[in-house]
Formats: sequence, C-alpha cells, structure tokens
Amino acid sequence: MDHVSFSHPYRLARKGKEVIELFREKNPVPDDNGIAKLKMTMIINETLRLYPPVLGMTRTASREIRLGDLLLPADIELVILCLVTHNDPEIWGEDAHLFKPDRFAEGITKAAKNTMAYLPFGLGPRTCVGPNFAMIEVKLALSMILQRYTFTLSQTYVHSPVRLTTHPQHGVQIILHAL
Ligand code: HEM
Repeated sequence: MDHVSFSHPYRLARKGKEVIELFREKNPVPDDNGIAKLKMTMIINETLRLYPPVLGMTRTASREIRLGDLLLPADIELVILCLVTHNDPEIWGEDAHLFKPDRFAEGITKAAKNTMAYLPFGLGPRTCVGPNFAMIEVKLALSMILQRYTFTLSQTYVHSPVRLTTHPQHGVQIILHAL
C-alpha cells in the first residue's frame, strides 16, 4: 500500500517547490494569504480518509426510525465508523485501500459515490467545529517543514497505525535533508 502521504519523492519535491515559490523567502512564517493558495488539500483529505484521527461517532435515535432496510427502535445507540465507510470499495472504487489524493481533484463531493460516507470531522448538527482551523494548522506546519527540508522515510519505519486516536504505533522515523 502507498501508505505514507509524503513518501513519494515526486510528490514531496513538487510540494516543497510549491511552498517555496509561494512564500518566496526561505524561512518566513507563511501568512494566511499564502496558506489559502496552497494546493495540499487533496493530500490532507486523502490522509484523513485512510487515517481518520477519530474512528467514528455515536448517535442515539430519538424516535423509531427507518434507515434503509432497518427499523431502528427509539433510544438505540448507533456507532458510525468512518473507518468502515472510508474504506468501502463500493463507495470509493476498487482502489479504496490505495493512497490516491487525486480522487479529491474535484472536491470532496465528487470523490465518492456517497458524499455522506466521508466523515473525518463527523456530520450533522454536532459536526466538528474545527475543520478550517485544523486544515490551516496542518498546512502551516507542513509548509514550515517543506520550506526548510525535504524528507524521506527511514527504512526502520514500520507501518502500524493504531487507533484511539489514530497514530503510528512505533512513531515515524524520517530522514530530513536541509534545503
Ligand atoms: C484533524 C483534526 C480534527 C479532527 C479529525 C476532528 C474530528 C472530530 C469529530 C469526528 C468530531 C465528532 C463530530 C460528530 O459527532 O459528528 C469532532 C467534534 C468536535 N471537534 Fe473536532 N476534529 C479535529 C480538530 C478540531 C479542532 C482544531 C477543534 C477546535 C478548534 C475541534 C473542536 C471540536 C469540538 C468542539 C467538537 C464537538 C462538537 C459538538 O459536539 O457539537 N476539533 N471533531
């Protein structure tokens, strides 16, 4: 599996170049204007699809309700696992298990057959309040790294994502190359 977002040298070089071109000087803190122009969103979306930090959420049926073929009694508690919906080949295609940011090329609504299936930040009235803030944080941190370094995965890295909340069990050993 092509499991690590920035491990591909071509992708990494392209992103680093984009960051440097956008922010011109080598080391300034990227501003909000520059961050808005960064095209990392597809990569972040795909990472959140395969490795959602929050695996799922619960909901309680406030009344009896029909859900497709299911008749759910009132007060039943539902566990909605985005880990399942994010990996379903019927929704994402046979390549569901592959890291392919391009599936988000036309935005989240066009990436899957069922847009409700993409839930890294939840859905509905109790959806996460922080997606925009989180995206800015990720782009800011990555930009500041890519302005200064390229990086490759160390051969000692063992791919073992563990859950609650999702994180690499043995850490991520990377080799930084100063630019
Ligand atoms: C990658 C980063 C993040 C992920 C993946 C994430 C994911 C989630 C998920 C799955 C929920 C449950 C939504 C639901 O039940 O429908 C949630 C709720 C929430 N998140 Fe986030 N979150 C992130 C970052 C943040 C940040 C940066 C903030 C605050 C600045 C934040 C604040 C909240 C709050 C307050 C709720 C509870 C909302 C409610 O119950 O009404 N989250 N988040």
